[in-house]
Amino acid sequence: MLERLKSSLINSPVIKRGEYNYFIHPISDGVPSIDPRLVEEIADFILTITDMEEVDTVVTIEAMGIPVAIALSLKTGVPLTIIRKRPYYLEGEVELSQSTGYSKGVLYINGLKKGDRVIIVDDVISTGGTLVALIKALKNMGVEVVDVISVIGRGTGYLQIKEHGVEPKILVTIDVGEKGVEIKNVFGDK
Ligand SMILES: O=P(O)(O)OC[C@H]1O[C@H](OP(=O)(O)OP(=O)(O)O)[C@H](O)[C@@H]1O
Ligand SMILES: Nc1nc2[nH]cnc2c(=O)[nH]1
Repeated sequence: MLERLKSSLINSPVIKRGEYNYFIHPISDGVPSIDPRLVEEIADFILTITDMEEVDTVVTIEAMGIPVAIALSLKTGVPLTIIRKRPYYLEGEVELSQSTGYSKGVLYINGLKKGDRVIIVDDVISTGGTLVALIKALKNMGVEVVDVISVIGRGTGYLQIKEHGVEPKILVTIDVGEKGVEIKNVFGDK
């Protein structure tokens, strides 16, 4: 299960971003290049763990949630909304602050309204800062978050998300040290 994802993670280089050990992987960085069979493996797996008939929109965050979210949208016909890092000044645009282990910024939600049922798909949960801020903003808007799915999880940030009433589904959980990436858990194992 998820063999391409696991083997590609084990082979990920790790660099320093300040004090943060940052792994580099096709799904979370788009480099060196994205094998479509890897994206398909991930999308097919996600479709076995969530019910897309329940949702109106797939929500993802610029930039690296987009490849997997597009694959899910193509496979199901469910439209996609991308949370952007720049404003569009459209009516109803909602702004939120994002904070990760190595960056801070502002995100902008467009195209969602009260009563919408969504799944959130992202490439990585690390500190959980991004997803917690997004889930809070969506709840304030009256948008129902049916599922939160992250391809990769590292650290304990996912616990913060649980505190907001949503149990994130993380496909592969990893540890990242200076020397490399180690697989800790695969969704559904144990
Ligand atoms: O759990 P957190 O600590 O919040 O980190 C996770 C976030 O970090 C990455 O986004 P990033 O802002 O680096 O943008 P990118 O997708 O453009 O690489 C990733 O796509 C998540 O959205
Ligand atoms: N590529 C990549 N994306 C991240 N998002 C949060 N942490 C990381 C990381 O270590 N690597």
